[in-house]
Amino acid sequence: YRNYHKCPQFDGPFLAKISGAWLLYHTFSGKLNLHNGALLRKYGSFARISPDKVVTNDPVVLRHMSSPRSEFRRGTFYDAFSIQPPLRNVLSQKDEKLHNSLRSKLIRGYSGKDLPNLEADIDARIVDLVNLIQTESSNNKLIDFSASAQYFTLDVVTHISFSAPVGYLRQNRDVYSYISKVSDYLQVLELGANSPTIQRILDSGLMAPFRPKTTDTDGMGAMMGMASKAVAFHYAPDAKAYPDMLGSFIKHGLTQQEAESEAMVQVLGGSDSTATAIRMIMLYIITHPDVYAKCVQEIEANEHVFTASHSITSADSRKHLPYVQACIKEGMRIWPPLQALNSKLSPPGGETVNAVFIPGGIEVCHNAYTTQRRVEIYGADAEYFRPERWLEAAAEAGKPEADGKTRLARMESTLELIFGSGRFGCLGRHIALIELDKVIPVLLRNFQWAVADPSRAIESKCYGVFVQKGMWLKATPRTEY
Ligand code: HEM
Repeated sequence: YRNYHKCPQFDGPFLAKISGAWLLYHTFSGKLNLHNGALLRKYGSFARISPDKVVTNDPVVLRHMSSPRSEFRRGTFYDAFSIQPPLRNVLSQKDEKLHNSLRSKLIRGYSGKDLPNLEADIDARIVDLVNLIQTESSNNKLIDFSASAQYFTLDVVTHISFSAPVGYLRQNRDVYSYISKVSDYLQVLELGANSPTIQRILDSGLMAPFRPKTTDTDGMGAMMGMASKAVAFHYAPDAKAYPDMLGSFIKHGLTQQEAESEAMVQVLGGSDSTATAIRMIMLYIITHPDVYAKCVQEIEANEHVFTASHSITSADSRKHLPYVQACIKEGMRIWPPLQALNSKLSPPGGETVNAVFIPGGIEVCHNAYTTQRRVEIYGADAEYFRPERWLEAAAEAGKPEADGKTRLARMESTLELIFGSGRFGCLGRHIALIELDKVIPVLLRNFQWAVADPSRAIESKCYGVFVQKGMWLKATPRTEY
């Protein structure tokens, strides 16, 4: 009875109003994003998913909660991301002052301002990726692109973070079994993020022996060991100032212990997310023949912007390949790469946001899946992959609507929400977008792609982060490159 009355004004399944069972069950299924989406389609912009949690897809509410002066705070969701509890990192820190201070030490590294070699480092990993696909696809062999995409993002993130890639692409294998072990762990991570009771158990001393350790020979522990060695190297008394992310963090005052934790946030936050973006953008392009043909045509007409070593600058990609850019945006819109709850806690007295009163002590969660399919923002065909919508909106840029905003501005500010916003927005957004600007055109230019079995294009489960396997593609080198 008490649970039911925590926020009776929000509708939802009866089980969700009286207990956490509904949320737990659907988290476990790996399809919570779709179940939450179905509730929002039924109940409107808010739906109850547990006694003290509601889910929303209202962009105004989402932006408000993360804006600099908002009274909303991080919810229990973030407790799950302390990789070495009780130490808090930027993703799990709930104290506003400490979180702000951490962000200020990290921001120059993440924004690329302290990374003079950022694009060159990504280019070097693109060369590895192209070589891997070339070798693997010889003799008409199929390639598992789900693995290649993640090898690429892991090598990029370890390269720019620690000055050297682990070498996933060159070795063409899951080094430390990191991907397979972390894929298993993601389900537990999401269960803890969505249920404070489970998180308390995971944080208890009882579970300490099962937590990853830097001395492990595989999985997350092995990666933590590698990160810890890289950090020790950077903090050595005679170490020079490295032009990488750790070097930037040191320059801005991060302690060695904080750096170890942040290094793992980079790997966890920066690999699965961007790998999903690469896979899904590619999959949507190559399964839409008209879109695919237009991309190739645009790339061929702009051959001069590619270098001999298969690279293109992010600036050239944005300037010369507007259609490919529209595909990148549309791919991330139709399949937001991260679809976790990212809950924010309402202030004690409650607050009215966009004409909806949210009582105090309620966690408001995000459903990226339906936020990115809102028809009043993206048009009546928002359910479909149609990159042209971005070019049409850009062509209307001179015509603001009733509220003074253009359609393009509204679409872009809504799309940005896939990275969160304001004081909690993704720190790695800039890096992720540069990776996409570069890698998507190069993959389309150098190979001709086909899905091996259209009835099983990819296996995908959503634990906030996607666990994706079995994206078997046929890649035929385009002879001229
Ligand atoms: C397409 C790729 C990516 C997507 C869609 C994405 C999305 C997100 C989202 C939704 C959040 C949480 C926002 C919130 O709490 O409200 C976040 C936070 C974060 N992301 Fe990303 N991300 C991506 C790539 C990256 C990369 C490549 C890195 C690192 C190199 C990274 C590092 C981080 C960090 C450090 C945070 C925590 C920020 C904070 O707590 O203040 N992300 N990201």
